[in-house]
Amino acid sequence: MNILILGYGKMGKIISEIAESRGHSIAAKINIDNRDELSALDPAKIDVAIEFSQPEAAIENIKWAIERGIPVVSGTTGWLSKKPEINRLTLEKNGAFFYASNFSIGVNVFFKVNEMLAKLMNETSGYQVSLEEIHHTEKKDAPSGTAITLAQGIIKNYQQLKEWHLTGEGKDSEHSLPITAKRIDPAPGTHIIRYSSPIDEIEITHTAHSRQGFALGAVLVSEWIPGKKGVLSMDDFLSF
Ligand SMILES: NC(=O)C1=CN([C@@H]2O[C@H](COP(=O)(O)OP(=O)(O)OC[C@H]3O[C@@H](n4cnc5c(N)ncnc54)[C@H](OP(=O)(O)O)[C@@H]3O)[C@@H](O)[C@H]2O)C=CC1
Ligand SMILES: O=C(O)C1=N[C@H](C(=O)O)C[C@H](O)C1
Repeated sequence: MNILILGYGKMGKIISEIAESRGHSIAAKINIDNRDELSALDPAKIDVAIEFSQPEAAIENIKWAIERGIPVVSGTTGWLSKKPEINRLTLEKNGAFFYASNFSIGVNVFFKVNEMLAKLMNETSGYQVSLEEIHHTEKKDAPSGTAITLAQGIIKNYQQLKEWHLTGEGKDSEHSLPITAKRIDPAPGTHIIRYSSPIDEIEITHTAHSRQGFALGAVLVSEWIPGKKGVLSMDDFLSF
């Protein structure tokens, strides 16, 4: 496959290495300072664009590719309030757009475990639930996209909770799930869900040891997407 890399930072670099090691070629590696290279590309020769940039850049990058008929696999977090616009454009252009807040297969197993635990805890009482995420200090958004997905999984299954809030933002209420975001180098991404009572504590944790799992997941999805249409997610890709 011929892959366009939109956002050649920490993730873009590892994704390119993995893609090349699996026999793919890279059409271009685009960052903010070489975006003019896009105009020299022939969209018909690009099989997929992999987009890991930053919250303010994602929407422009994704639109550029969808408007040219290129399937997009995006992992950029922190821009999701604008995703409905991209969903509409994808359907209007009969294109393919795949988004995941986390491409690691392990995290996607963890998402399912989180939902199962929330369902079980919904049947009991006396526990306070909280979420903590730890990432490196270069991360631009808080809470992480993964923490938001986890929070949505809890809220959907745990009746007492109706929304989430970042701790320190003054929204404490028994109906709001507190998320603490810590920035500590070099953490690639740790997510902890805690149910605490005066008697005991139940805690589940996913710790990424590197960015390999995120990057490999994005390449695997990119190998799967050619020929697919519509707005896609990990639920379409995974068999569990
Ligand atoms: N879904 C998932 O599994 C994962 C998602 N992420 C998310 O992916 C995103 C990128 O993460 P990471 O690689 O660590 O971040 P980096 O900051 O290392 O890389 C982002 C890159 O995007 C470039 N960029 C900025 N503006 C544009 C633009 N307009 N067009 C193209 N490129 C641009 C930056 O260039 P410059 O440096 O020149 O500004 C930089 O090289 C983040 O939102 C992060 O949260 C990260 C890991 C896993
Ligand atoms: O910025 C990061 O590094 C990461 N971002 C994603 C997120 O916001 O959830 C995924 C992973 O946790 C690493």
